[in-house]
Amino acid sequence: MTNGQQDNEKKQEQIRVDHVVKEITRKINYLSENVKDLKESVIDIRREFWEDVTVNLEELDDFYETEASIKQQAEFLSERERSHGQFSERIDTLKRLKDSPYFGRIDFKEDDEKEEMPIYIGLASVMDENDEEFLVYDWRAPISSMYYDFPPGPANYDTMEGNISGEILLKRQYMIRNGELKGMFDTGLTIGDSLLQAVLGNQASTKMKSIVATIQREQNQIIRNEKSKLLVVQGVAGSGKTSAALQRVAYLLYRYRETLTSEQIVLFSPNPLFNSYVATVLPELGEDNMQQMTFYQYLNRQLPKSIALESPFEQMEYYLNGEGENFKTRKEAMHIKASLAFKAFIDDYLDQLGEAGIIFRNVTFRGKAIVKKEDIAKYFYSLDDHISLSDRVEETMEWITKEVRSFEKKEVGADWLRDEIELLDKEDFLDVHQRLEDRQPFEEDSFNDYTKEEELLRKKVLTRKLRPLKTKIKRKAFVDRLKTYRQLFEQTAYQRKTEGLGNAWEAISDLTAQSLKDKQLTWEDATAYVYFEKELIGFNDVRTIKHVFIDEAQDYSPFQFAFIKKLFPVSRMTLLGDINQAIYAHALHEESLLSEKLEEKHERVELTRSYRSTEPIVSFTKSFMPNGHLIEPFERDGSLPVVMEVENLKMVEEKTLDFIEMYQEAGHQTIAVIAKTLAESKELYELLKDRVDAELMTQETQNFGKGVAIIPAYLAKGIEFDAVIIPNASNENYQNALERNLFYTACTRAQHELVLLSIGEPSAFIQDVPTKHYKHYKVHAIFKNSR
Ligand SMILES: Nc1ncnc2c1ncn2[C@@H]1O[C@H](COP(=O)(O)OP(=O)(O)OP(=O)(O)O)[C@@H](O)[C@H]1O
Repeated sequence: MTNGQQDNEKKQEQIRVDHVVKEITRKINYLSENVKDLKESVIDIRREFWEDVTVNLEELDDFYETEASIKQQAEFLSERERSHGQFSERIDTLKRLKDSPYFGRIDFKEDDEKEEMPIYIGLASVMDENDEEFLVYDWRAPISSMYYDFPPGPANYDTMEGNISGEILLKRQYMIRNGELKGMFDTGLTIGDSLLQAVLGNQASTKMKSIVATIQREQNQIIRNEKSKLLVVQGVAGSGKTSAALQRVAYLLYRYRETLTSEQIVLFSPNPLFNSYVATVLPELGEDNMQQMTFYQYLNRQLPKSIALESPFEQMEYYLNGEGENFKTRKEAMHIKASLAFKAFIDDYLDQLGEAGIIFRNVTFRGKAIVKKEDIAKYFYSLDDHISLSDRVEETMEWITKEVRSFEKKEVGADWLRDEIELLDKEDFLDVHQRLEDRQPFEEDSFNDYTKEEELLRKKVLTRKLRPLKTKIKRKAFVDRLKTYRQLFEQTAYQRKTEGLGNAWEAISDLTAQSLKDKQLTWEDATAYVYFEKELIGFNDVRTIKHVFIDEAQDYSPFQFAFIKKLFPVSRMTLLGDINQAIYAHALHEESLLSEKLEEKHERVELTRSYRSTEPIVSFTKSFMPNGHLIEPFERDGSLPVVMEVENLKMVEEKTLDFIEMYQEAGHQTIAVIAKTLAESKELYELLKDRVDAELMTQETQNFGKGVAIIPAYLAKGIEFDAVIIPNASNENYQNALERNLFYTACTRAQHELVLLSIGEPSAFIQDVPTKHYKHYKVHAIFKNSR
């Protein structure tokens, strides 16, 4: 194409952009008018709600009529409110489209047609003025899939009616900003390296961005997968796993919009910081966010406040600091308790409990056991042992409730109630009085009234006093699950099969029993305990959830995954993770969920291309990972990582400050100092806080802004920064396999710049990297200002 032709073509394209923008503007105006009307109508309905409802409660028929009338009016109101909400959302989407109505186009000629059709693809669909033709197709529409899946040439896509094949004659990408065509490129298979270069070259943001315009073919496989019940994605650091997961949520919400809502999708995320990091992606795509939580948050919510649950980060900190007399035992426990052998051990115990051994509590009221634990046990174990434990607990609960009811009947005459009546509020007396009057308006016998009144008052007090107890019974507090669980670890209690639990089991048992006695639940016990409890008192599985996403799935143990599957029995699952970023103690021993040997039937997708970091950073990080040769960098220039050996902590402080200043001057907005542990992060924070504006990130941190973050590596999971400084990459600090993964996780957070400081000899992992992949400096104390 000559330059003149190109200019002409660009002009034509701009004319089309203008036309589409004009139509979008017309639609926005039209909808805004409607929204205004709807808003007024909602306000009117609310104001006049009771005027338009016929209220008549005298006769039963009238009552029903009134009820129907209220219902009708309420439905009318909520229908209006819903329409108002939908219109507003559509206006928001159109406003986004007005700025950039589409990003891609394919000219597709169907096999039986003579002429090709240009298909323009954008964030959402836009019809022409007569609602006949698509001016823009939603990126999730079936026809749009070809844009991501095929280069120019033969192509096909699936529809409800079957597969449609034909030929793509042109594939084009656009950069449109503020309604102006800034650039366009005709592309082949991969979607615009030049566009991707531009996107990835930008500064990292504190919020993740959507990648619709540049989704790659292999990512599209994840996004549009509809067949598998279990989809497993092993993707190297920065390969777009999280991005693909979020686009997938948006895709599913579109594809199944009649039957699927965002509340029916759950994403388990690695840390609270990550929740806010990804929070804007779906709203940007015009969809609501799915439910999002960390697995720790989920487990913690299941436990009573009296139990102190260790977080995975606290466990990690304990593990990395490697101190304490029981360290070896706990380390072993972390690995054993992650296993399915441990689950089998618990299942076996649960079987035994079917015969005997559950520890019950007295049901106590005012210091007196009104149902004794021995009687509860007797009742429980008199029930048919073919019935599951939880069903028997349920039946026992009903029996206890009856017992309490008969106690209540007798107790109503107790002396203590008289004193309590004295303490009642005036409102309570009035209420009882009113009830008596309603019941017997013409009763003359005032003596009888008086005793009735006292009886009602007594009942009122008693009911109120018994309420907390009844709630506890409903929650099955009469089963002492913590003690029953603890019994499993107390040496004398049971003859147990301990195969598969290793030689250290006795020591592990003692340690576990001790911490349970103190009401401390370690992270390695958390899943097991909640699982045990649910098996015992009832597994309220969650059938409303249709899709579960687990990000950073390599960090979940087989036991945890088995538990999650049991919790969401009807959900489809998408597991995404990276074996190289497995940082929990258990993950090194146990079979990973991402392993090719995963027994479950599943479909597996591998992502090997890394988009986040520049090519020099990827070349550096891949060099010290086993199977690193499988990691492919995306070609994007940048400076070589810097490894700097220094002599002491003071120099770390000075150099960190120098680099921060340099990066800030270069315009980088998010800079992270990524330490190995929280202890190390705190130490650095204390050194730096008066000299630079920096924020210390802990497990409680929910958000991060632009600027300098000091953060332990395990909390930086899933997140990215323009520049990363590793303050102590010494051999002493990063040695074993787990530390290697932690080190890799830390380094791969960098988008543009990476520097590693080391007090003394750098980590052996760095020594594995060919020297051409980094710049190496040794700085001695006397030259401390040079680099
Ligand atoms: N197709 C794409 N187009 C544009 N940017 C992309 C694409 N795929 C990935 N990216 C960018 O690469 C970066 C890494 O993506 P993401 O965080 O989804 O990767 P990840 O595999 O979850 O990483 P990690 O496991 O290291 O946390 C993000 O900035 C994301 O926007």
